[in-house]
Amino acid sequence: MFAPGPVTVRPPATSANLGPGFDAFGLALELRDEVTVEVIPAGLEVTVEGEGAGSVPLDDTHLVVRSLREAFDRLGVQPPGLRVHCVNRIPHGRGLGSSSAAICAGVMGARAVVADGELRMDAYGALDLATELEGHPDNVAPCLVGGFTTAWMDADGQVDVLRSEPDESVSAIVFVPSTPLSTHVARGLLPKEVPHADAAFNAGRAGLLALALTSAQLDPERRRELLYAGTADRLHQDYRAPAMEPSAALIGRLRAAGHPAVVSGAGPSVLAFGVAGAAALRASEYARSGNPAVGTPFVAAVLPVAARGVVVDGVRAGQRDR
Ligand SMILES: Nc1ncnc2c1ncn2[C@@H]1O[C@H](COP(=O)(O)OP(=O)(O)OP(=O)(O)O)[C@@H](O)[C@H]1O
Ligand SMILES: N[C@@H](CCO)C(=O)O
Repeated sequence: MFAPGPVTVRPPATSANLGPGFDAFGLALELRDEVTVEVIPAGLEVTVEGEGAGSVPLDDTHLVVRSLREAFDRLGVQPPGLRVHCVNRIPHGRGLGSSSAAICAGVMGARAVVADGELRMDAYGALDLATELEGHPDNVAPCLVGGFTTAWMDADGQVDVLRSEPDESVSAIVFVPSTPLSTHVARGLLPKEVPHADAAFNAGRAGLLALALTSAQLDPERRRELLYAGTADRLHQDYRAPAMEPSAALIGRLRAAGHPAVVSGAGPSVLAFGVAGAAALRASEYARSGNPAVGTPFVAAVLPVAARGVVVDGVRAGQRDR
């Protein structure tokens, strides 16, 4: 019933919203956690290296373990014992999808260690469960399938996703501050209602952003201009700015220079799109100073778009990626 050896799953970081696509758009980024799951005769052994080591719990409340347990419930099997080893590279609470990566690692890890897991839970089942655990689909969707995704729920609450490939000239530059902000807190800053004009504004910009990211054969400068216009948002970033002033200031500086910059997910990281062949963004100039008024520096990194979602390396060669 269970795989005879360990299975390693590697979920990518993700950036949600991308400006106007609140709770819908997401982008998978090539920065991966690594979670190894093994069924053992009894007990629970959890070890963590990297991000969160020493602070995340090592019991059943660990997010990967919780997600594994929920997935085993859906799969209709419970392992006698579990060994889970996490090598974490995605920073926690920074808007780069760490919680979705943990959830998708658990869901896909459980599916991989059950011999007929893919029959018991199809791709929609995995997306459904991961969305339920995360609370919204915009990070788990690209984490599972890679690329640039639009995720939505139908009237029955069924989640679906459309995946597309950003043009290869597009890259993501992330600016990560040293202090976290929980998604829960950031969601609490949003109003219950927004003006109709702001909703209409975002709908137009979201449509534009999808085209600016994916249309082939755009002149690089034109693509940058379209990405700039297409990353404008009125539904969440301003409301959340008081909780991430250095990030808001950095976005202001980047946009004043014509760079398409947004809050990554619920923040406080900042994501700016670069376009090969268009005016370059010298990340170190912006990262070094942060917001002079507040003095918080950012760590900047260029992250390629991840074409693949969670990669599963397992014992059943032939059915798994190695
Ligand atoms: N690999 C992990 N192992 C265990 N717990 C994790 C892991 N990754 C994230 N978490 C939990 O999730 C919390 C961060 O989730 P949160 O949704 O606030 O931020 P995020 O997912 O990094 O950002 P965003 O959702 O905006 O992209 C951590 O503080 C931790 O409790
Ligand atoms: N759409 C989510 C992404 C963060 O998980 C938010 O902005 O709250």
